Amino acid sequence: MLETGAIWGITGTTVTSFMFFWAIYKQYVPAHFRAYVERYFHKMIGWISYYVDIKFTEYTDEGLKRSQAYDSIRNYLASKSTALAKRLKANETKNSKSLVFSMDDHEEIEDEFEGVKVKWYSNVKVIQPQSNYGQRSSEERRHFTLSFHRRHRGMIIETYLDHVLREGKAIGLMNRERKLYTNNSSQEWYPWRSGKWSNVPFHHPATFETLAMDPEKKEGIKKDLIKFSKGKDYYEKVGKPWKRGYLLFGPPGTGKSTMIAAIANFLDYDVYDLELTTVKDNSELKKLLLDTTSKSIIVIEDIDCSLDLTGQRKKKKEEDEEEDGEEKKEGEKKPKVDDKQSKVTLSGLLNSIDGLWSACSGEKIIVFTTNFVDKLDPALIRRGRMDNHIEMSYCKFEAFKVLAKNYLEIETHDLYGEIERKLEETDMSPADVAETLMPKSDEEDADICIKRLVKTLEEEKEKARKLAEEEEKKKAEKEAKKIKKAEEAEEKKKKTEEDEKKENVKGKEENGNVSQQNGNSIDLSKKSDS
Ligand SMILES: Nc1ncnc2c1ncn2[C@@H]1O[C@H](COP(=O)(O)OP(=O)(O)OP(=O)(O)O)[C@@H](O)[C@H]1O
Ligand SMILES: [Mg+2]
Repeated sequence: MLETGAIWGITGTTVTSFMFFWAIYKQYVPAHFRAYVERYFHKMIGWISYYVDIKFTEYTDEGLKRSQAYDSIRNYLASKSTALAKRLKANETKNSKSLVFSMDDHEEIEDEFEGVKVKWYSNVKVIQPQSNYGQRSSEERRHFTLSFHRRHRGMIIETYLDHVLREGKAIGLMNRERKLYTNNSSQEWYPWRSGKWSNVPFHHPATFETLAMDPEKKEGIKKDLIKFSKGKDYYEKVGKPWKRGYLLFGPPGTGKSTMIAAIANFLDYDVYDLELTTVKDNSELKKLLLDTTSKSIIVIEDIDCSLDLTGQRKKKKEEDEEEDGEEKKEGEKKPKVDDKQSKVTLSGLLNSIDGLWSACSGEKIIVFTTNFVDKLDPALIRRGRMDNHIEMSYCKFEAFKVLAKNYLEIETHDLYGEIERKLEETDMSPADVAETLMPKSDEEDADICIKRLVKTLEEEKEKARKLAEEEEKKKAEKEAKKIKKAEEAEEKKKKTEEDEKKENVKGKEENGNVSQQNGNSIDLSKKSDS
């Protein structure tokens, strides 16, 4: 009988020989021939093996969309890995105080369900696509493989996988940290770099309670959101993709961005802040939107400035303005578009937000914000696309009361009556009111801040009066200039007409003289004949 040492000796020699031949095989056998050999090798294994393998890839739809099944399996396996896997990957969690462990690449763990043992393998494959310029840039593609005995095929497919996906989804929701995403330019889209979106934890403190606006309007929005988030079956019944569009419009500082944060906190959704100017074309836009998850808000801020999406109407308006010689209003943001950079078109955007592509994953809210709603193409904001149009207006008394409660913790004051009147007469944004109300030092109490607001409102009113006067003056000057120009044109026209008349008369007279001379010459000839 062989001793243990001898057995190790034989095994060691065998392994060394195997590794030697494997190295020779890899080095000298051409890649296409190796692929051929490996294909038949796997086929042969399939004939003799009692085990069934199922592969779950990280991306589905030819790499376009992240697989939800893969994410659920990863969550499920992470919960098992801490106790079972030999090699773990550690990730930081929400508060980065504790770590979450998951299965490392090329690791395996065993799971047991209703007395049946299965094995999970985590795999990663590095592929090297050839770029246009001959440079190689590698990508990592991950997948899990589930391996089990073929006699349990029915149970695994019907019951076990359902259990894994359900548990994984629940773990994902429990561990979920809400994120604020921003899109990367397409050069950074490889998974080993930053992917299509970069994210940071979303911790905006705004809520509907702290949002200053008309309470009735606020209640209406909250009800609409609740109905939407619970409306899966309803949307299915009426045959509409489960998404809703919000258009937030109003002057700067009236709380449009704050409202988005409040909606995200209210529904517990992620936020995708889509910067359209960095999106190269329509197809890139589709890919970006496909890579967003459900339970999210997709935001395009200042849509009127993002791209030239305002269509023919804008061009026409600009032409009209040029004709009038009108200057652009102060504060009006110019489109920050470089035509060479982004080729996203209006129809491309419409297609992405409510074409067939938009229905690929549900429970999404799309929000556009703008300061100038009249500048937008009606096609972009029609109901069905932007279902709810919300005007964020200057601060009125009801909104002021919310701000006073938030910033000064008071619900009433002797000057409230005066403030109410003044707010009706003055256009002041909630951002300006909030800034005026905020105590600037420990010595400042509510009384000082409220009085400061009254003073600021008076100053604003005076400023607005002066501005209106100036505008009136400018308008009158412009009108006078227009009238003068019209009079000059009329005078010029008259003068031209008179000149033309004179020319005609002169011409006729000259013609008359010529014919008289001709008549004379005939007479003379007659005379000479006679
Ligand atoms: N309605 C509001 N309720 C509470 N706070 C507000 C409100 N509006 C503005 N604020 C305050 O003013 C700041 C600026 O507001 P926000 O950025 O939401 O304005 P906006 O309408 O998005 O402006 P812009 O059009 O310039 O993007 C916020 O941080 C918030 O503190
Ligand atoms: Mg904003």
